Amino acid sequence: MTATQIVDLAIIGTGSGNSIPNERFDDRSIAIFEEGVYGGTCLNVGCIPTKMFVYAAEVADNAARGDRLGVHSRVDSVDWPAIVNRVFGRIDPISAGGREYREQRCDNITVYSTHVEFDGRDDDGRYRLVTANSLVLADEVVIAAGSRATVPPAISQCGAPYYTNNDVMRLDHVPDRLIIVGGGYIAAEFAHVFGALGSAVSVIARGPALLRKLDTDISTRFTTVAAEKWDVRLNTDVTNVVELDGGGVRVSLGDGTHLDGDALLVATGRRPNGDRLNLASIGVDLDDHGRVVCDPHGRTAAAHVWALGDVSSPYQLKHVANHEQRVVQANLLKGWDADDLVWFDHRYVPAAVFTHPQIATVGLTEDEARDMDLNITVKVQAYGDVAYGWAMEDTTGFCKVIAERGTGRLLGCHILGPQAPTVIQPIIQAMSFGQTAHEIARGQYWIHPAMPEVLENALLGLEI
Ligand SMILES: Cc1cc2nc3c(=O)[nH]c(=O)nc-3n(C[C@H](O)[C@H](O)[C@H](O)COP(=O)(O)OP(=O)(O)OC[C@H]3O[C@@H](n4cnc5c(N)ncnc54)[C@H](O)[C@@H]3O)c2cc1C
Ligand SMILES: NC(=O)c1ccc[n+]([C@@H]2O[C@H](COP(=O)([O-])OP(=O)(O)OC[C@H]3O[C@@H](n4cnc5c(N)ncnc54)[C@H](O)[C@@H]3O)[C@@H](O)[C@H]2O)c1
Repeated sequence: MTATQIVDLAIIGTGSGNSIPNERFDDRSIAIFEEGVYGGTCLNVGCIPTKMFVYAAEVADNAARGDRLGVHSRVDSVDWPAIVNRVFGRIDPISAGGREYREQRCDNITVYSTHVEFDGRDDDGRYRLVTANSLVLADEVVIAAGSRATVPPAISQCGAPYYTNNDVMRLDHVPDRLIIVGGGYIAAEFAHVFGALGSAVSVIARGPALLRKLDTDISTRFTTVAAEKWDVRLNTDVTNVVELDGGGVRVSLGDGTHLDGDALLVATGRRPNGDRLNLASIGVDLDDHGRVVCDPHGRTAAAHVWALGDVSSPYQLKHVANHEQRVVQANLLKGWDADDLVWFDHRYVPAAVFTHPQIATVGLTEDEARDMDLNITVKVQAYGDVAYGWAMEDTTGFCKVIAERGTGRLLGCHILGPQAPTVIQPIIQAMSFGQTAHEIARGQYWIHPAMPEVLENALLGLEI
């Protein structure tokens, strides 16, 4: 195959990878490869649409729970097609516009809307990138190919229908009974969405709790709250799925029971896409988790091949992919061998689960801190014991702060409750800039009676 194009830079994937070319790259010829929908996971099938559904679910949930405050409201009906249209009627044009911008208005960029793989290097050392009908030669490559949903063989091999995050948000109606397999982020968020919008939700988790990667107190509390509104099956696995006559599925479980549902959502983790790039042909390895191996500057073992985001990062989070994109972008401009390359900063990576109650986390869990033999002090502060949480009659929310005794160094913070992802931000900031628990507790005002007082009180409760 003769080369259809020779470029300075090739970018595989249009999630965070699409943000690399800006005016500083105008003098470079660039090829962008995208086999799926332009804009990647977050925009099209991840963070953004899910949070738009979550917001609708919050509105419905608040309406359904007004009685305890003396507001006798209820959800009359849920117009699911209108919700879907609102979400994708806003998102799809952004995706299309992003692609159109790169295709039509960036003279130095060519978009290849197709799968691409490496095919070694040519005699001049350029990387050979092959698609079904083109060969592109590139001096430099950024692998930003993301990850994809994994489906356990016990489900995929049954031939029964199932959904993933790719298609569950485009269902044509809210299923009366939704079965979700998995006990992680995606399961927790979609259980909230569909539960609040009318489905009877069952969650099947193979472990003894939901959201087990989080601090044990958060995971335990969340599992308790979840079990009060959803049918939560723990310590069990799916052994078989059959499609029922007349629609729906029967899911058989390892504990000998079965569940019937109108739809099945699989949310059992995501696998990096590096295994579909023929990376062996350029001498780049995948680690035991299937991630592309790269150094803290984003450099892989193949000179001038960089990696970022879900394909290589231990954090499958958009704010991390975006941060890594900015680092790789800066380093591309500096040059592969520059002595002032910038670094990925993975010191304090926060995360949030937009379920109900909301959850946010940063730093070490209490178990991790104890396993490290750190001399720690821990304070758990209930939302209901500070003014705004009390006003809301919150009974489940809490904030846990972990710090080092003696120094007051902040080690971790874990919050379950209303607006947790917003409430936690001062701790992320303090940890990132090296401020101690006492400094941030007493070195600033905390607006009274606002929700962040739960943090202030937790900090003041630490026995430094
Ligand atoms: C349901 C869901 C909800 C989420 N919610 C959040 C959230 O609230 N907050 C958060 O921080 N994170 C969230 N995430 C995670 C977040 O979406 C990802 O971490 C982020 O999008 C990864 O960005 P990326 O650029 O690395 O990869 P992606 O955005 O996945 O982009 C990679 C692109 O590469 C393309 N591609 C792959 N291989 C090839 C190939 N060989 N040839 C051509 N193209 C290829 C893919 O089609 C894809 O478009 C969520 C994820 C999911 C699934
Ligand atoms: N709010 C957010 O930031 C957000 C939201 C959604 C997704 N994400 C990202 O996407 C990633 C993927 O989400 P996820 O929920 O699919 O993964 P996850 O890692 O959060 O949870 C996967 C769940 O599936 C279970 N599981 C794995 N293999 C299984 C199997 N063979 N059979 C049964 N259960 C199995 C695990 O025990 C776990 O409970 C998350 O880790 C997160 O990084 C982030």
